[in-house]
Amino acid sequence: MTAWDLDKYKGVFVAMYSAYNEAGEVSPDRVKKLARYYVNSGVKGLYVGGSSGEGILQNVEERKAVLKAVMEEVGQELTIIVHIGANSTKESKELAIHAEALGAHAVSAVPAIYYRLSEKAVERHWQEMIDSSSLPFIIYNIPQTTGFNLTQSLFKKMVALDKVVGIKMSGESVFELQQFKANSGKEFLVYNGPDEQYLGGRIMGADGGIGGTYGVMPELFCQLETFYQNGAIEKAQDLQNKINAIITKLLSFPSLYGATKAILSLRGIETGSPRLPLLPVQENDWEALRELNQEIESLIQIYA
Ligand SMILES: CC(=O)N[C@H](C=O)[C@@H](O)[C@H](O)[C@H](O)CO
Ligand SMILES: CC(=O)C(=O)O
Repeated sequence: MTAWDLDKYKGVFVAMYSAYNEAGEVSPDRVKKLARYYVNSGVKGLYVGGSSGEGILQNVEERKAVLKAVMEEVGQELTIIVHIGANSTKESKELAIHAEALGAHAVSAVPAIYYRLSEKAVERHWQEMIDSSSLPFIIYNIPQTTGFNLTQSLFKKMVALDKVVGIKMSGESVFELQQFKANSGKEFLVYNGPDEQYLGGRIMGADGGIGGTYGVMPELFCQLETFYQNGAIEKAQDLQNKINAIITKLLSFPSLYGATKAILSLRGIETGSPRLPLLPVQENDWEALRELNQEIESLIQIYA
């Protein structure tokens, strides 16, 4: 029995992109427009300030400003999970306190990066930020980028804490994903990370997904979820294949987020370029981006 109604945390969560003005500063106004864009797409909620949101490229004040704008605009309509992972535990604790004050629905974090940390260090890092608020906590396991691969044994220690209600599993092994579910020993949320295998993650036990490409095609992931729920597996496979062709193209640009933000700008949603070191798109990318946007929009027409 957990203290939270976990149903409101299940489903498709857009990993929201950063939104900057032309000078590259956080723009609360643009954050709000972007958040609003997702409200009628069918998604359950937003994951704010994660990899896609460039949380770790922003300072604490900027991260607070982003969350404030999101909560003001859509906090009553969507479930908001906020990423508070930072290099120092101190910053993460401050963000946890702020998230609770603003009424966010859950906090989440990667291990601290840069230092090669022991399991004990990561455990303490997470524990301190979990203790800093009464919000539920979702572990973010993304070994490809952090270099820290969460073991089942550390996982079992974390999951013993009441406030640990879920994990975002961005490693590509659906077996490990299934093991997190099996080893949780309680009602527990598992989110699929790799968008390319949403269906695989779902079939192996994920309760939904949080993804960095959903933001340019949320309707397609919602439709994929509906196919899965209805047992229409062949249709789901076919749609996942089509989505994967799009993701492959998105990943061929100088950065994924440069490409996704450019696509949104073609739809009139301005969010600026990603922050360096994430590369922006180049002048000669726009033609391909326009074509790709058309391809995505026609798929959305077909499915939505
Ligand atoms: C490694 C990584 O960033 N994984 C993301 C989240 O888990 C995914 O959403 C990817 O961005 C997506 O699957 C594209 O490869
Ligand atoms: C990519 C992703 O899921 C994130 O923004 O954390």
